[in-house]
Amino acid sequence: MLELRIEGRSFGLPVLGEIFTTICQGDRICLLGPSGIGKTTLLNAIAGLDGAMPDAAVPGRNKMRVGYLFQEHRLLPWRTLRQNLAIVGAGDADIERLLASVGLAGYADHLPDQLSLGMARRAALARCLAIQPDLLLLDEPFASLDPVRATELKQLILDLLGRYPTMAMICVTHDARDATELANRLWYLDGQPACLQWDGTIAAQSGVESLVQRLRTLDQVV
Ligand SMILES: Nc1ncnc2c1ncn2[C@@H]1O[C@H](COP(=O)(O)OP(=O)(O)OP(=O)(O)O)[C@@H](O)[C@H]1O
Repeated sequence: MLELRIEGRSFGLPVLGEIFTTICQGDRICLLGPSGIGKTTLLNAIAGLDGAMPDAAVPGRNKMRVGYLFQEHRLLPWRTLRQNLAIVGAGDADIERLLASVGLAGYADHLPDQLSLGMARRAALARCLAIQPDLLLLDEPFASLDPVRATELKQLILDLLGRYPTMAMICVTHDARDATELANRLWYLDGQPACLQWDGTIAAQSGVESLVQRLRTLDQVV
């Protein structure tokens, strides 16, 4: 679906090196790596936020639709949830359906500030889904949630992935267990500048946690 070719990114100092890989329909990728290594920078590059969006082979289109759940919800705070979803093109019936699908039935006329962090994140997820994305980017979706809410959100994401089987997902996380629960593929980003030190299917790995531990102890895998 997407031949990803990123030649590098720098902010004065190089952050990302060359990243060449392929993202296919239905791929569920967990992206792990040390703090500050460039995971968000990579998501931004994939989403085209820092320049041209990568070309993609999606049936009927030459650009992918990308839904991006940022670390902050980034809903417009002066707009209700209904208005936040309408801005990205959702009709009335879709808005009710999308909010219900993330457990927010009845909240369409609430403002983002009237929601808890977890609810606002789910509303932002509904906004991502409103554009019927080919690729869903999730940047640390469980950060700052208590364990119960994090588990609920993980289950919700699993349900959504089941409902949209062709949608690909890249989820940034610091927890290798998320990879075993959510993903069928693991990217491990490390090095200076950072590259994908590991890009492999999870089914082929017996112990993702031990693999990630091993990767964390390596300065650089050649
Ligand atoms: N807009 C920017 N301007 C300058 N430097 C930036 C910018 N965005 C990111 N950086 C730098 O690039 C590096 C990678 O940042 P990035 O947020 O992508 O890392 P990360 O792996 O997502 O970190 P974390 O796991 O802590 O969220 C950091 O050193 C950061 O300070």
